[in-house]
Amino acid sequence: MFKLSRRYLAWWAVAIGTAFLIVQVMCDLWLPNITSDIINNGVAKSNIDYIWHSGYKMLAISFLGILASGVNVYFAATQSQRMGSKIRDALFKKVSFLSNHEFEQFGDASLITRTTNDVIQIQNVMVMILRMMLQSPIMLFGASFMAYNKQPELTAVFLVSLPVLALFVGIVMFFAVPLFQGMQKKIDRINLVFREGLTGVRVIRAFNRDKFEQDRFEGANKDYTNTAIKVFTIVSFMFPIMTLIMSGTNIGIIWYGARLISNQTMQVGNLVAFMTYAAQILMSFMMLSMVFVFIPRASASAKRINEVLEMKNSVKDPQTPTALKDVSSTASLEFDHVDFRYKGAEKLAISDANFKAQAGQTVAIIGGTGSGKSTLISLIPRFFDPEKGQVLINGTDIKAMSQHDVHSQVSLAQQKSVLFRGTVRENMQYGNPDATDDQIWRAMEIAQATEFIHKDEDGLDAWVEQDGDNFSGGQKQRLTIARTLVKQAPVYVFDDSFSALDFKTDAELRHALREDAQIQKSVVVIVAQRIATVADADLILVIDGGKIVGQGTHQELKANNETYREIIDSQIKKGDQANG
Ligand SMILES: Nc1ncnc2c1ncn2[C@@H]1O[C@H](COP(=O)(O)OP(=O)(O)OP(=O)(O)O)[C@@H](O)[C@H]1O
Repeated sequence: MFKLSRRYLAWWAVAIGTAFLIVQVMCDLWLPNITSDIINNGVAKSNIDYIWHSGYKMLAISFLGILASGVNVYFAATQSQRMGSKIRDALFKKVSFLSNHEFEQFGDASLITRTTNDVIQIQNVMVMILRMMLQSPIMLFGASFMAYNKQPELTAVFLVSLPVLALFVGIVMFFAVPLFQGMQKKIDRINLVFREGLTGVRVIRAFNRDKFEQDRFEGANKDYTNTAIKVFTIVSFMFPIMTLIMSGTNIGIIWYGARLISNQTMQVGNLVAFMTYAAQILMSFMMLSMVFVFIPRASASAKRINEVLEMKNSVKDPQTPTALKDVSSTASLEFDHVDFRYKGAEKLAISDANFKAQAGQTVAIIGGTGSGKSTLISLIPRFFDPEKGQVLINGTDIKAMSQHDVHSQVSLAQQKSVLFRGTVRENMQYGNPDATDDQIWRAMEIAQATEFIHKDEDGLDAWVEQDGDNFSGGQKQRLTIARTLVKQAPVYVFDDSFSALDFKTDAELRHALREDAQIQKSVVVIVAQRIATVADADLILVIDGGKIVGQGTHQELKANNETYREIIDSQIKKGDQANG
């Protein structure tokens, strides 16, 4: 937590807050002294003027104390909130740049908990630290000093009450701290089950697994709740036992103090002041212990946040990135003997991928499910780095470019359509904020999306719900394709993006892609399962078990490549069965 405070806490503000805190504690320590003075010199001697005079003094000191406390609370609260906000920003920024390898290591549910609940734990404890943890030691030593000054003999009472209190706090910490630390993991679990339940809601219903999922959530929820109840039950014992210890201490002070008063070695006012100092000592001790009970939970949260912030990204920008070339007519994409392996996997997911394509060419990738098509194309925007070999865009190794530049050179439509909440226009301008309505309509025309958007009277202002839930699967795919085309780039990649389109629309879309003057200046990569989708490509890569087992045109592969022929045969058979 120290690391996070060093990075995200404004120390000047903490210093100002602490200065006011010291003023507040001084006032708190001064007040019992005046009380004893009023009793000893005003009440005992019936000196009304003295009582009034001291009363005004008390009022002024109380007012100063309240003011100082207010300023301190303000700084503690605002600084801890600002610190939380900065940590959230840093986490979001870091997560946005994590490569898929690192992202998978945490999982999205845990990343959400770390950005929300873990940060809240830090914020809460930070307020406690900035208030109680700084206040308690000053108060503890100040009150002890004042109490000793008032009546040294009476401090003997603390020799009994403080060890008892320390023992009790030790027992509470021993049981509560491990439970507190485990709570964050249990919240992760709740988030995970909840997320799966939300994203898979239709599957759950269709498979009649509602009860199963409800039980799963209830299990995770109960597990967390039970731990929380256990831990707060333990902590709740602190208050009554603390009151008991405080009352015991007071009885001890009164008993011993009464004897000192009757011996005339102490004045009544000193006894009253001493009792207030005793309460301040015990309260400070208690507050300090409370902070130490809560700090381990926040430390566990800080550790989880630091794990993300300090995660080394396996995909890094070079120290001096190569500048982007002007590629208006020379766009190219090349894989030069590329090997790639997923983290921890024994087998290569891609081995020795080697091909080249120029502007105006379409490369189609075909292969069975799990053959490595998506993996191959995920190397183009540098979502992963190859283990061996190079991926070159316009003749430059993408590892030599900044990731920002690589992303500006590649426009990608992923297998799963992702749309954002907002208007159609906002979605279309996602990769090209300056795109005009004409450009957007042109891209939508190519993507065969105009028909259903025109139908909507709002046109480009039509509303898109979260995840594009108000559009059909095919409509979402067409909008995603259109968005990919609105962002003009030397390399377009379509990962199985045409699968939800019927044959006719698929053919029309590919025809429109080929005819477009702007797209002719780029390399187009299409991943597909259907022979019909790849047949007219300039270069077809047949992929099997992560290897490119054949490359050429449809006619060449049909004549020479066994795997390609098998794919054709299987699709003809399927077609026959469907027709027959
Ligand atoms: N994140 C990952 N971590 C580990 N292995 C993975 C990961 N993603 C994919 N794989 C493995 O890599 C292989 C290739 O997967 P890939 O997604 O590239 O196949 P694909 O040809 O695109 O399949 P499909 O047509 O079904 O989408 C598969 O065996 C898969 O199990």
